[in-house]
Amino acid sequence: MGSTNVLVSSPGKQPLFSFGVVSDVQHADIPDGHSFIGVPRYYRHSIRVLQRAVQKWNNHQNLNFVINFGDIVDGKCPPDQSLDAVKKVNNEFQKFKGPVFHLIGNHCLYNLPRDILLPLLKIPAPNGQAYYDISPGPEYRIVVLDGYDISAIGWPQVHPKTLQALEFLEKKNPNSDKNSPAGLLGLERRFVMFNGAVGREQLEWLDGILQDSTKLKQKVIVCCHLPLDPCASSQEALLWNYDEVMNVIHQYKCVKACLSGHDHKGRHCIDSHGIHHRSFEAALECPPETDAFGHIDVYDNRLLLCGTDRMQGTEMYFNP
Ligand SMILES: Nc1ccn([C@@H]2O[C@H](COP(=O)(O)O)[C@@H](O)[C@H]2O)c(=O)n1
Ligand SMILES: O=P(O)(O)OC[C@H](O)CO
Repeated sequence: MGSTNVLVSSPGKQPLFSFGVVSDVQHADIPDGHSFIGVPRYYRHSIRVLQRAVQKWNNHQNLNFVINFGDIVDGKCPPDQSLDAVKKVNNEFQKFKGPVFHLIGNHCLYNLPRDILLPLLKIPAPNGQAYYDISPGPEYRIVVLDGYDISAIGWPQVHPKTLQALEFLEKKNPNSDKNSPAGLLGLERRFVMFNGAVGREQLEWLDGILQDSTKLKQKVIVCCHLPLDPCASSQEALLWNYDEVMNVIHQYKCVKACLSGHDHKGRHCIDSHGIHHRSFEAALECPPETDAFGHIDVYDNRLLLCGTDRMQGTEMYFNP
């Protein structure tokens, strides 16, 4: 426990800024279990992973902020405990001595509707939408996408976005259980209810941000709970319209990396436009006394993910 996986150090060179990362804590006060495909899940222990993460981030002393990649509480949390569970996990995040930025995931939305969840996590959310950008300095911008913008979970049952998502799923997934990808082939397996899409308005907002960043010569890191490229994700975990989002991103040269959660396994790849995709290892899948969290040192020509224990270190070089 606690070993740091750093690949290459740059003696003497200070990062422009650094931030902590953790994903898929999916805490619940319930016995250990497993995913649908049998991967063990440690619901009680996962909050210990977060506690050790916060301790290590605080000891580091040079982390500017933390990004939580979503799913703080598991969908199996008993409904009458949801609010307290979210507050309990959020309380652990608040022990970090700096700002914490949250992304929402499907499991957050199984527990609480957006109108309760977003204010609790202090997500800047006009009209309940959870996309925003962070400016950590003049050279970089971090874009947080809301992958459940169009989704059958989290919005009120009769909300136009719920209806749009249900209609979409009805067309794309013939199974009566819309969480099941059974019979869907290849990348079509992403058309399940535990995923979602980035809506039209958000796509236009993203395009505007990337235009602006290009003008300002800023490099951009895109964060989304759902992975944006099949090379860093199982086919079942991808954003429904990852291709539309990447089409927008690929029109610009400013995006250097896309970071995500949801897939749980931990993967890294570089796409055809030289953009790094890194999906993070889940805290939930850490057997007792093991960890999965890290921090990213940001330089003008690379991101260096220093992972702890099960989170692999990753060096992401790019053309500045
Ligand atoms: N290959 C799969 C994966 C999932 N499902 C359905 O989704 C639900 C949630 O899955 P978890 O892995 O998060 O437990 C699960 O209960 C299934 O309904 C599936 O059908 N096939
Ligand atoms: O975190 P879950 O339970 O939504 O699982 C997501 C899986 O990685 C999708 O295959």
